[in-house]
Amino acid sequence: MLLHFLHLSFAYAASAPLVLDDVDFSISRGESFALLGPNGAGKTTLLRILCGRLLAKQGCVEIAPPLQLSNGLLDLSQCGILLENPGIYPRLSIAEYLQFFAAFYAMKNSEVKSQMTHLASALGLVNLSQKMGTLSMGMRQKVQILRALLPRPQLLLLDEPVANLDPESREAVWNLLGEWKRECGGTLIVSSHILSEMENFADSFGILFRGKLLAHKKREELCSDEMNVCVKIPAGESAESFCKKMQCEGISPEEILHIEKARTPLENFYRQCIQREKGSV
Ligand SMILES: Nc1ncnc2c1ncn2[C@@H]1O[C@H](COP(=O)(O)OP(=O)(O)OP(=O)(O)O)[C@@H](O)[C@H]1O
Repeated sequence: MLLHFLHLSFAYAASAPLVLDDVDFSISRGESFALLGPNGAGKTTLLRILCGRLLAKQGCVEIAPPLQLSNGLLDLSQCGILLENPGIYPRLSIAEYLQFFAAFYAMKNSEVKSQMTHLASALGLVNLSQKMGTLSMGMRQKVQILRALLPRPQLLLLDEPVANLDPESREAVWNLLGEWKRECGGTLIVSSHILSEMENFADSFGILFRGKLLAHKKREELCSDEMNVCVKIPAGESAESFCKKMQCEGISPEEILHIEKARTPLENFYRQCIQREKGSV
């Protein structure tokens, strides 16, 4: 086990309600773990605690030795982190900004340059002398992804890394992360609301809801049996009357256009978990 979140609870103030409530799960070395959950579920808070920015009220995070400092905290020099909206230095160029952050890691200049060129080209950042203050939101996000990947970290923590990106750029990010996984064998914790992309990329999924971890599943444990049936409605007939007819008389095979999975297994699992929990509150 690389990381064990051990009965973790947290509140932002002594009298405030729990934002994390007895969260307990583990992540193995090399695992790509997707942290899922609706807005305000506690995902960012969990990552803040892992990074040592917040202190748990109860419980702790056990970190295995390769990533653990002597004081028990996470060794950030081995991590790439994209969390919150990092401040930008508007007058620095992209290259200067990245070199500034690269100085926190033991990287040779030549390594910084080659990594920077490779990652920037993969993400379509063509002009590294452009000033940070003049970048679009998506471009800023790409620079932050580049910053996190630059040191070839052992652990990547990415909080909604593709939130502002167009579909092609998102694909480029997932490809780069795949490349990083193959080359560095690193561990990833990523939060995102785009379930279809998470399903393609992650090995395991945790669902947080109102501070509670509802489930933690491996990809191979997901299954979905719900189906949609798409039918051909005869010309001149309304959908409503056709449905009524179907209910009374059934449906003949030639009227079926095709049958498809209603939702992907992850979407299904996610909705079931949330609905079940909402129903029990
Ligand atoms: N600095 C803070 N002070 C007080 N409460 C906070 C603070 N940051 C977050 N919270 C509260 O903690 C809860 C969890 O927030 P958090 O940012 O961890 O959720 P999230 O799952 O990351 O949400 P999102 O998907 O919207 O990013 C929310 O109710 C939020 O209002």
